[in-house]
Amino acid sequence: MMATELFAPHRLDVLHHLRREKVGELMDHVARLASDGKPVNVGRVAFTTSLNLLSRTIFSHDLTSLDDDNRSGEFQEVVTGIMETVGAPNVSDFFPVLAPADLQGTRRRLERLFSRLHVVFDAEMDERLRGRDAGQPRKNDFLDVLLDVAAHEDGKDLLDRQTLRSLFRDLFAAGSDTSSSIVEWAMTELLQNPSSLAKACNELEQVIGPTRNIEEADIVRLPYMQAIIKETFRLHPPAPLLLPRQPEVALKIAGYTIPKGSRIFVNVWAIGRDKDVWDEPEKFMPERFLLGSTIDFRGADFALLPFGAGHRICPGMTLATRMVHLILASLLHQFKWSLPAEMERDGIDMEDKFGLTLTKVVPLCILATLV
Ligand code: HEM
Repeated sequence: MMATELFAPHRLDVLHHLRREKVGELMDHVARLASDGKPVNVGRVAFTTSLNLLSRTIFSHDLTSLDDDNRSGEFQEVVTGIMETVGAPNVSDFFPVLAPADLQGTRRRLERLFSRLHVVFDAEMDERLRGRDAGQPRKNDFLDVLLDVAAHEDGKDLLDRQTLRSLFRDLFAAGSDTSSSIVEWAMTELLQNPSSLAKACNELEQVIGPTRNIEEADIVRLPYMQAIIKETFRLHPPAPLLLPRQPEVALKIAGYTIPKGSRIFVNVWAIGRDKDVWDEPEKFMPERFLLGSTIDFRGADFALLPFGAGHRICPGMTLATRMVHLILASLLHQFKWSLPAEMERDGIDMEDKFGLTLTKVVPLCILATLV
């Protein structure tokens, strides 16, 4: 259902006006901050834009607004809290017998975080069901599709309230924090690497020009921008260990025996920094993806796997890549960016925080000026 109703290319094409609208709102918001001389929290505004884009597709309206920093901050806190808690090493994974004791309080913390999101999702579902009873017109969004299935006799058990809550939770958690983190890291690397920033801006000037806004269809004509995103995925993969795997039977792969039930993590963060795979791996160098390189991040090249690969590759990959290219390219096309004085003096903090997703410890707050 996710593949046909939410992420299929024809469905994404139909909804491209939503993404254009959300990115337009983001540009207006940044323009207001720029004229007030206030810094832009790049990760926060990209998070709010990604979150609202998802909520428009699923519930037909925004869950928060760029101007309501408190509510956006609360959502971001819950989502990053979930990712950190799920991704933290847990003693129960190594000694399953201890799991019921929940020694680190992981289960209790997750339950608290989940329940904050469930309140929001329950309100959406209840309001829609009340609207249906009152004969209101359909919205034909993802929620309508799911409620249709749930209303059928054979769908009742398949999509009960708890399953719907988990589905929405997975979509919002998997889709918002990951996309905003890549925009924030790309901007961070560009401000650290002025020659790459200049090349990106030149490309935008030549391909798009000064008078019109960027459209998704332009992305194929922006090879340097695409190389920047790939290079950011290599150095800062939003899901550094992908999702854990657990084989149901013992396996032998490349001479290694993997016992049944063992937890397997694929460390794409380490693959991205492996000097046997990459020249000067610590260096931000988008050029490595130009000049005849065919390396892509869609799962065929094991050197670059930010979305996983194969059967369980991220179902939101196409949406995510359209979104992050459009957001980053628009931010660079419409504004000039600079560091606040103290960051100029002390340098940008590059520390990252390891959870299920990799986030920046100190948010990137920088100054925009209209081009
Ligand atoms: C830059 C952005 C994103 C990155 C790097 C990313 C990465 C990943 C990765 C690595 C996985 C696990 C794949 C595996 O099992 O090996 C995953 C799963 C998933 N992603 Fe994404 N993702 C991104 C954006 C999105 C978006 C926008 C959505 C849509 C809302 C989404 C929805 C999902 C879902 C639902 C799963 C779970 C699939 C399953 O259970 O098999 N992701 N993602």
